[in-house]
Amino acid sequence: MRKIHCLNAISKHGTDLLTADYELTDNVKEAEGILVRSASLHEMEFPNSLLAVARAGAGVNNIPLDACAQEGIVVFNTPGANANAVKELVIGALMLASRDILGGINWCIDNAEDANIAKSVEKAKKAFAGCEIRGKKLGVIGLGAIGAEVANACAGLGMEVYGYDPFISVQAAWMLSRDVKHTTSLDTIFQECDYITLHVPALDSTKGMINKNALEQMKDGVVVLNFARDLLVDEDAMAEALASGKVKHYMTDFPNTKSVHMKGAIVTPHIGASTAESEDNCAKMAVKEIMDYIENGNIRNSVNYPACDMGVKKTVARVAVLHLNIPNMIGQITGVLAGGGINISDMTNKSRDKYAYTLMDLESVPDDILVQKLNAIQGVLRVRVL
Ligand SMILES: NC(=O)c1ccc[n+]([C@@H]2O[C@H](COP(=O)([O-])OP(=O)(O)OC[C@H]3O[C@@H](n4cnc5c(N)ncnc54)[C@H](O)[C@@H]3O)[C@@H](O)[C@H]2O)c1
Ligand SMILES: O=C(O)CC[C@@H](O)C(=O)O
Repeated sequence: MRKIHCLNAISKHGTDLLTADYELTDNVKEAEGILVRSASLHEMEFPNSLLAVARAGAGVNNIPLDACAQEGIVVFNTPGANANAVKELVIGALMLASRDILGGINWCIDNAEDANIAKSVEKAKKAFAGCEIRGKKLGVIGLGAIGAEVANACAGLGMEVYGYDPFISVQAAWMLSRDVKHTTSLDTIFQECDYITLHVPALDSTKGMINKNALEQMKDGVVVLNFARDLLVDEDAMAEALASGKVKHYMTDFPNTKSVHMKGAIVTPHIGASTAESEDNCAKMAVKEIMDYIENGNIRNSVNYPACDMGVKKTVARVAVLHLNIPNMIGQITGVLAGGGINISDMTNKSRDKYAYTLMDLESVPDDILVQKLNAIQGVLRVRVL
């Protein structure tokens, strides 16, 4: 029986897809697969049994990707599966930042016992007047699954949308509305936009991208929306910019000891992906990815190994070798199998940065000695016979 450990609550719509060969276990030490949302794996000691981690979500900064790759553990995420949920919350945040909806609601609560509320509201309401987003300039930083949806939706709401993403994928570029203006300059976004929304991953290259210098370039009264990760914003600089009125509102989905005390910050409790639909989508995609990898060795949507798909295993044996991307690996791997008199009927080799993957369909099953020889090749990180 194959064991899967859930580090967070994972939607039953996903775990129900696990076939009779699988069971959920509370004991991570015996797990072949881990399903996780935002729990951190940075301090975890990985058991030898662990083949794959699937993040039911987009951001993978809670997982040590390189350490996993070194141990032959493939990490997956679920691109796009929660994009609509985040887009809808960003639109809600644009409204909250532009109209004093929260102040107005609180006024109604505070005045609930006023018998004349129906009259007094007409005087009081001017305190909660706001502005419209139509015609305002929105800068979208990062045009992946979420950024592209936000950009398109806001263009549809009549905003003048500028998009910045030097690494945009062809697929994401196809998704973009022709109304979204492409800019290659982050400074243009900072200097021109009334609203700026972040949709990039937390990487060394993106951490602190909204810093003092960026904030100083922005228009007075700008609104910054952060539904990506708190690390993208220098929050000391943001607190100062809010206090001075440079930034009107900082809309963030990441409560921390700084953001929750900032005057003018409107903080939500990391609920960007918290809809039933998104949780189901992410869980279903994560479970399918992990099962396809465990059973067939196929890698789809990995963030630390290359994509590789040889379909459903049909031969008597399929061997999967995770290894370093260095010279002469294919020669050595196929040499070991040839030395054992085994014919390879089909094979694929793919690489991604430091790591590579060789998947082979064989006409006979390699014995333990051959598997040991494969494992002994310098640069081989894990061998599996499926
Ligand atoms: N609040 C939430 O609950 C929630 C939910 C989902 C995702 N997220 C966060 O949002 C991020 C984006 O999610 P996604 O699904 O759109 O991911 P994605 O991978 O589809 O898109 C990310 C985009 O950022 C771009 N990018 C990378 N570095 C950049 C840079 N320096 N400048 C501009 N663009 C850059 C990439 O080219 C890519 O197009 C995730 O990494 C995650 O941290 C948060
Ligand atoms: O799992 C969640 O609730 C958060 C997911 C989100 O942060 C992501 O990066 O996909």
